Amino acid sequence: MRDSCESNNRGAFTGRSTAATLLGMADDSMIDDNQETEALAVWQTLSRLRSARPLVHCVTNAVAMDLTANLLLAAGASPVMAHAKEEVEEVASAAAALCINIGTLDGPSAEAMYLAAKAAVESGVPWLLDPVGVGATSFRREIAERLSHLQPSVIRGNASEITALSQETGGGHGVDATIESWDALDAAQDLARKCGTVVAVTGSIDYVTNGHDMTAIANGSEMMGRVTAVGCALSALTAACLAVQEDPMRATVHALVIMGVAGEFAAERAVAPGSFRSALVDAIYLLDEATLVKAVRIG
Ligand SMILES: Nc1ncnc2c1ncn2[C@@H]1O[C@H](COP(=O)(O)OP(=O)(O)OP(=O)(O)O)[C@@H](O)[C@H]1O
Ligand SMILES: Cc1ncsc1CCO
Ligand SMILES: [Mg+2]
Repeated sequence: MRDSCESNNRGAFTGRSTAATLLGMADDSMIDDNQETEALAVWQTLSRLRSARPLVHCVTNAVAMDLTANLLLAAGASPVMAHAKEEVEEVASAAAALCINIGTLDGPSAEAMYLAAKAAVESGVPWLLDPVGVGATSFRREIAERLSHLQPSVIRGNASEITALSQETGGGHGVDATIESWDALDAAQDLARKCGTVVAVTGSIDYVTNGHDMTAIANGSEMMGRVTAVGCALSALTAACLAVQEDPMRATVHALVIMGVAGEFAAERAVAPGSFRSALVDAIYLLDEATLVKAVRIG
């Protein structure tokens, strides 16, 4: 972890020697030691997830529900999808973490989201906001802004979403990003400071900031952008990590590494997006310490 992110090389973070350059380290052995320490910390979080099986409440979109529930189960968590206003407060208060995703927002689900977020905060349950497509309409923007002021532990989105939420402007192409993640770094830092939260902006390189420190993760595969709701499932996985790792910045970095390394593992085995989706769930289930140590790329 370092105080700020260098502006060069953001798009070319492709190997350990490049990671060393990004970190300003002359010696590759330094980066190798650092990567191994980070990998072991990620492994500890994943192992805790597998043994604790935390209940993760998801108020998420209709597109993402199936992949999200299956990916959480494969990771070791216990997902529950519940969005009726009559029950969300009870479920959120009993959960170990909550994920709120506005992907297929409507009036009743917006009301349920407020109730769930407020109940989580009152019960000390960490929660994550995924502001899907926030730049697309004024309805999404209004709801996402109101939710962002209810003390989420983490806000995770793609570059267009983080920029739109931070700058209160339009942006993006429906729910997909139209800019690169490194173009949203200032917006991510501003948003983190404004909301007093951790912000993750994902894409070909992922960045996590608390408004002061910034960590970059260069794991993942281009295939992840070819299957819908991988980001939504990642948000839920991040909520699951919040249940077993108290530091929200570390929990978020660990979730992004787990997903990124699993994405690389899956891409080696899948032929196209359909099989990649299944391979990704399998990879989350099969992920082991040795694979993490070999593949982690954190700067
Ligand atoms: N080109 C890429 N190279 C490597 N990893 C990628 C790439 N595109 C996306 N990812 C990974 O895919 C995951 C989802 O990130 P992304 O930014 O695509 O989310 P999203 O736009 O919110 O997705 P969705 O809305 O479809 O759920 C992250 O782990 C990210 O690192
Ligand atoms: C495609 C889509 N539309 C609303 S939510 C969603 C899932 C990816 O964000
Ligand atoms: Mg998304």
